[in-house]
Amino acid sequence: ASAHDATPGAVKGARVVSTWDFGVGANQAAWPVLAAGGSALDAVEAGARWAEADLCNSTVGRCGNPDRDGVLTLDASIMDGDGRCGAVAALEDIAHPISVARRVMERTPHVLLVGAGAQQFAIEQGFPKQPLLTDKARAAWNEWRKTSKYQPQINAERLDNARPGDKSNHDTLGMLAIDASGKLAGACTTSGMAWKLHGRVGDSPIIGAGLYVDNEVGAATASGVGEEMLRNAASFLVVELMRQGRSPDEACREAIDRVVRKRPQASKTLQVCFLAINKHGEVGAHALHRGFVYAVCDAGKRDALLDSRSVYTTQQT
Ligand SMILES: NC(=O)C[C@H](N)C(=O)O
Repeated sequence: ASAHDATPGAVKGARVVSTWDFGVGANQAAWPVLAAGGSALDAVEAGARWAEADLCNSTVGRCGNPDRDGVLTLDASIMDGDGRCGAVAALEDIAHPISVARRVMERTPHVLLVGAGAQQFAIEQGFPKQPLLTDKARAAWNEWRKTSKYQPQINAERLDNARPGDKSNHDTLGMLAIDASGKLAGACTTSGMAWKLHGRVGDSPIIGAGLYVDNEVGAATASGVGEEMLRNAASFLVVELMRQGRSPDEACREAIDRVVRKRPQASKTLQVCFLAINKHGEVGAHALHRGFVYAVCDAGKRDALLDSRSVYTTQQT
């Protein structure tokens, strides 16, 4: 059977979407959960774990690039459409921050744990502590130290000629799912901006910035320079725009416009990307600059990779 064969009616309406090209693999890890009639929450955790274990990308999980001081710190959040959420930020030496975030949600009265406290909690919960920095990431850091210039690229790696499917196209994994019962959930996981200041936290573990989910409306997630998402409570903004009647595509576009209006100059050189799904399963995506691709997986098509619309092209910068 091909990957595009229709699957039984039980999973009709279920869909999972993810940021970037590695979203295809993450979706494929999440899909069996949805196909078996499982929850959107279990699906996004499974997908995020796949990305965190993937040794091919330098912006999520164990293969991530470190901060300015050579320390790999991981950020992640998870949320379901009932408003339950959990997150960890600046977590060191724990391979699956998304699962720690879920434990924060399910086993503590809190939403966000950071740094040493997050690690202590993870260890208490049975997550192994292990050095994660790869030789490749250490070599990249040593290379960076020759100039020590902090200058985030539009996308994580060179994208001038990127096309959907190009392996160079890597950033935060943001994942949104709707299950067969119509419930939504989302997950977001990253090693953050490479060479960031030690202690810097991006948007990904901040509920409302990198991720927001509401069963009444829809869900949104973000990738790109996290400071812009934090400034604009951006994923919350996308969901609120959908609440006011915008389609996912329109909501993402309008949130990008908001980012540009706030910082027109900076917007020329920073990438900001949004991906959204509404409660009917309709999907939209928009980015400031070209190169943002997203993956869609449902009963009809398992490995779609689509190019988002962008507001600026890289040539206009
Ligand atoms: N490049 C990324 O998508 C990283 C993430 N949004 C952050 O700012 O930490």
